Amino acid sequence: MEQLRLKQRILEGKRREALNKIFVIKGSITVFCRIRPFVLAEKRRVSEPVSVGSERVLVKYGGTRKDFEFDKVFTEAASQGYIFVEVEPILRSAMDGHNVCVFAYGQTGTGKTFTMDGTKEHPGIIPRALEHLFHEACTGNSSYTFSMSMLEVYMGNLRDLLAPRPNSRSYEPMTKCNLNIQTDPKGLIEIEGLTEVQVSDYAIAKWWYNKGRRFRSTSWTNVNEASSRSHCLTRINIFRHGDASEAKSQLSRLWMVDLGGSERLIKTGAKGLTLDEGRAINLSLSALADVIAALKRRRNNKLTQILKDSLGDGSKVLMLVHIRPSEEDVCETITSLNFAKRTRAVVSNKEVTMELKKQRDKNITELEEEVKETEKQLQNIRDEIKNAEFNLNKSKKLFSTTHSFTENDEVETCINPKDDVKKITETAEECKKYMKSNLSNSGPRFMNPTVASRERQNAVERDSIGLRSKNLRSIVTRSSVQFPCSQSLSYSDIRVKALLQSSKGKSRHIAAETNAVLTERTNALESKTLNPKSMIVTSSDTSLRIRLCHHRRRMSDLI
Ligand SMILES: Nc1ncnc2c1ncn2[C@@H]1O[C@H](COP(=O)(O)OP(=O)(O)OP(=O)(O)O)[C@@H](O)[C@H]1O
Repeated sequence: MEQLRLKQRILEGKRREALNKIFVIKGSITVFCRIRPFVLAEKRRVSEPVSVGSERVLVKYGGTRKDFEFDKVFTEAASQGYIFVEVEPILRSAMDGHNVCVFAYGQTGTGKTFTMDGTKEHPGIIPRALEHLFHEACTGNSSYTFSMSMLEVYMGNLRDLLAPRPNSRSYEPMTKCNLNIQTDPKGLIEIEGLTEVQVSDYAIAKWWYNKGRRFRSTSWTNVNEASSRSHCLTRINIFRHGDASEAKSQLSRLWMVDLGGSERLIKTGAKGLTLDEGRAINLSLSALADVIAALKRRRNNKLTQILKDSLGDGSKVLMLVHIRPSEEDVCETITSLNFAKRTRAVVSNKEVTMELKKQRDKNITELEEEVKETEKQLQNIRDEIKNAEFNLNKSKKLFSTTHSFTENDEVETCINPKDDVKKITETAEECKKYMKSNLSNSGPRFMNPTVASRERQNAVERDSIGLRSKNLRSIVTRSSVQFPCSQSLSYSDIRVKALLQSSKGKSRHIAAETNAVLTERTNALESKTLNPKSMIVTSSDTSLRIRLCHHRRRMSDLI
């Protein structure tokens, strides 16, 4: 097992390294583009301005053609599952200790919430990622713990979406608004007072996630029935506790962000508060654009402040830009694609010569092959470990079955506690009878006392034996359990009798009190000669202790 685990560690290191190299070559920002399909209610135009390839989007606009290149383009037919497969490597990177930010960007109504959150039938990236994290946490050598927070940036303020509410009704005001953002000595961003819940499994994480998203601000607009009026941020803190060789645990952060839609305010028909919300979203989105374009230079904006540690050096960013391929949205489409292109080009230096690009692609393909191959080997090792664990458990079970069989065997011979009490009483009676008959008829006839001698004898005995009569009675009627080390428990002891007879509802006390009486009487009874015919449950072997233990347990089971 140790050898297998060592092999697994080495392979995990190799896979981590290869994956990281891919991100270095690709650049710290990966940009995917998703095209939203037409839904039934929408009129489909005959001529569509957008055509797509696997990595390209071409937009025809006013007699011109604009070409955009991305790391991947998902057509209208792409399923949620298919998209998630492409997101998985960056999640792996978060598990490996990198800060990661996945965010959905685009015009309002283009499907950002659908991609990040999804529906019950078509879950999006966030619920799938939660499931994936817990699944991955079980497969490797390291152990993981997770905590979760959710907040929204609404009209320039932060709202804690997981904060406890005065009551569960959704229209109750939030208890925690406008939280402060601080930077800790290690450069990590801390949001003062933000609720952070420990999530030990997927079901709990999903429960909290559903709770948080219910409280997100949405309104109806001309473009989207349930338009998100804020940026919604889900943060998973990943604590990786390595094996013995890695002394301290490592914290990495995974942010999954559903940004509010950039919008042309006239088109959305927004008024009053909804209009203000739209303005606030546009403002923070343009700040985000600035931040991503020049990672070091930031406007003092809540959204960019929060994401600071996950957009900087060493962190990985995945941006999913969303577009709708209709004629009427062509201006917004070009704006969004321009933003995505600028981001990709500036941050990852992706505008390179054809030759360099070819070399880069070749390297990436080789590394991806290496990751795949290592994954395969890792899977084999995992299977081997599983097999070994299975065999080990089988042996353990076999051992414990054999062991418990012996015990059970003994338990079977053990008397039912109720029978015990009955037998004890019966035995005491028998003993009395036996002693009576034997004591009175133990000598030859001529030695039997006469009436006068009996009276004399009685008078003497009344004085001398009077004081010991209790003891004598107890000896006469005694039936006892003898224990190893000469311990014996007299059932005729009135305390034990009382305990046994009032056993209903008090069995635990019986066990304890019987023990106390037992200890107390041990020395006293040790030296006394016991009648050989008295009922003695004797055992010189150590298993009696087990039996008694069972006996007590079973007494309590009866109640
Ligand atoms: N790929 C898709 N397949 C099917 N339906 C989709 C898809 N993308 C989006 N939709 C549907 O389009 C509508 C708008 O999508 P969604 O609310 O996700 O947009 P959004 O970009 O989040 O908008 P906003 O910025 O206003 O919140 C929803 O009814 C959603 O179910």
